[in-house]
Amino acid sequence: MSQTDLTDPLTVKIAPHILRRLAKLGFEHPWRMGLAAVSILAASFFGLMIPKLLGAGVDQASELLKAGASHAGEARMALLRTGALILGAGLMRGLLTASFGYNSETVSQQVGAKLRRAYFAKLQELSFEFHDRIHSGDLITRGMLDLEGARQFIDQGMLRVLMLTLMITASIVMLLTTDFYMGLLALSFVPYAAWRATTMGANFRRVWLVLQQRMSNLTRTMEENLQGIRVVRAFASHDYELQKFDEMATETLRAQRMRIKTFVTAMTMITLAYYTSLGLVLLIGSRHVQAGTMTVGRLTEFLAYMTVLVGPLRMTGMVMNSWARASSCGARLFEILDLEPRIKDKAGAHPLVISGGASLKFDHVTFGYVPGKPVLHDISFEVKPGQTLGVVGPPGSGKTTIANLIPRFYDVDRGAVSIAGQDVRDVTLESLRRIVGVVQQEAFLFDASVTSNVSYSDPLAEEERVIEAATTAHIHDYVTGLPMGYDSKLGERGVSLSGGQRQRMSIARGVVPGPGVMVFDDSTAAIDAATEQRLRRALQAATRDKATVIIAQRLGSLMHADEIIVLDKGCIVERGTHPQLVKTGGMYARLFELQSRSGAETDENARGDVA
Ligand SMILES: Nc1ncnc2c1ncn2[C@@H]1O[C@H](COP(=O)(O)OP(=O)(O)OP(=O)(O)O)[C@@H](O)[C@H]1O
Repeated sequence: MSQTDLTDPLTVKIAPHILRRLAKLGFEHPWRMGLAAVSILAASFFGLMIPKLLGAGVDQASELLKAGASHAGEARMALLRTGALILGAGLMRGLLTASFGYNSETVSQQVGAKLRRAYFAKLQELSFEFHDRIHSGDLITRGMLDLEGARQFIDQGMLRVLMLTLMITASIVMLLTTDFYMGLLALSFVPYAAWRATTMGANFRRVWLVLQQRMSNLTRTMEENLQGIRVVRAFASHDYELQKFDEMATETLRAQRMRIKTFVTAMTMITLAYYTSLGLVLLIGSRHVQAGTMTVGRLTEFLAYMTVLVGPLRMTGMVMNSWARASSCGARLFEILDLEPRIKDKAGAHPLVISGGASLKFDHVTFGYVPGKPVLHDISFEVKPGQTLGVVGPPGSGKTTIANLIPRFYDVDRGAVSIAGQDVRDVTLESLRRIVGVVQQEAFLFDASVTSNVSYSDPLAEEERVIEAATTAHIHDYVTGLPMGYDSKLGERGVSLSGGQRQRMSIARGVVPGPGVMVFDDSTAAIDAATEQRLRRALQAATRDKATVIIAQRLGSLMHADEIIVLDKGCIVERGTHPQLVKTGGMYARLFELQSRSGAETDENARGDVA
């Protein structure tokens, strides 16, 4: 399946192959599965012995009692013996059931762990194009709730079926062989129960699909709300958000009610049919006993077999629920697991090799996020080692898109991007991304220490390198002022950083690996002009041998560049050095004039003017 084939989960067809696939994962643990299967079969066997023992005991005791008072002691002994046997069988059944529970749950947890790892690895592998389209809330629901539903199939849906099949088949055989006509009477509810169970299963599949989708919507709404909590508070949109969440929660509750109703209705009707048959057996059986055509023991045995049937019957509902849930959850999970990332190493890809610095080249590149709608048209430029290219242009002109194509977050539609003369599509992604350092527009920090954040791309980086990177990014003094210095926690629950501090931390992370190509995507917008100037000087020294691309709105950030390209609607409309562009008197010159005249405050106006 390709990444673009991802369908609306509600239209996914449910097929037994999903259950087969889950079962196959369970069979990767043959010993535990075998132990669980043997335990449940043996437990069922002991469970089935109990009615037989009960019937025989009752008959033996009543025979002895009928024979006279002299046999009362023998009758008591017989009853005690039977009682002890029943107790033993019950004990064995309990122990074996515990062994089944332990082993089956262990296998299902092992399957769950394997699926969880595979799912997380797949999310790391899938390209940006996929993450652009699928909401992270939906992906979290699939990785947590759907995975749980699929996992539970191993113990609740698959292994229990063994017990169910044995108990039901054996009870039916026992009932029919004990007394054929009475057996038929006792089993008269079975066709009805089978029909109800089948329709319940089909309904459940639909209900679970709806339910999982609604749970996804809920997670999505909650996640979005938490991410944008500052905007929500700033606009006092609490009521609106609550109403939105309420609607989703009500829809989810409705789907839950649908599930409960389906389950309770079917189970009540099956139980009612069962008790009707039991009543009939009791009525007709007691007449047989009165007429002397059946012993009390036989009737007891008969009724006990019927009660043995109740457990598996109730379990049928659980099993149907588990099958239906695993079908819908498994479908949603495998849908992601089966996706092929669009951006991957091609067969025979070799590691990117750079010797003596890397040059970056865009050769007539055309690219669009949506097929047929290019956002970059015929872009060409070359940045040699030690050189800097500045990219400027109005919002939406395609600056970040250029940055995205260098580490191959997306593939070009036409033309080629190459580093050190090697097409980025021909080299391994790992080597490419190790050599290209990108400081992104959004300064995302992990919930970890300063050191971990700065050395993210090279966790084994020595302390000196981490400090050097932080010094280059002009954040070292701030970090040493924190109570725990480089061990201070950043991210959601850590130290709160200002926008400029976050950006400098993110720059420190970008310069630590010593890449051959550096891309700064508007990464200093939140830093004041004076700090930025000092930062630029430090960065110039740090990126001396590298091909550097600087995307910036503030022209002061890229005036020193060896070449500046001005983008408009995805096309290069001007190019040259700063003095050349100012002299040309075009879009760049107007922007420069505006920014120089109005100082820092004119940034926004300047953007508008260019636009
Ligand atoms: N992931 C995406 N999927 C679809 N279209 C996108 C995506 N990212 C950007 N675009 C579109 O591509 C065009 C170029 O966007 P890009 O982010 O490269 O502009 P930019 O010049 O960096 O803008 P800004 O200065 O606001 O950051 C825009 O029209 C934008 O709407």
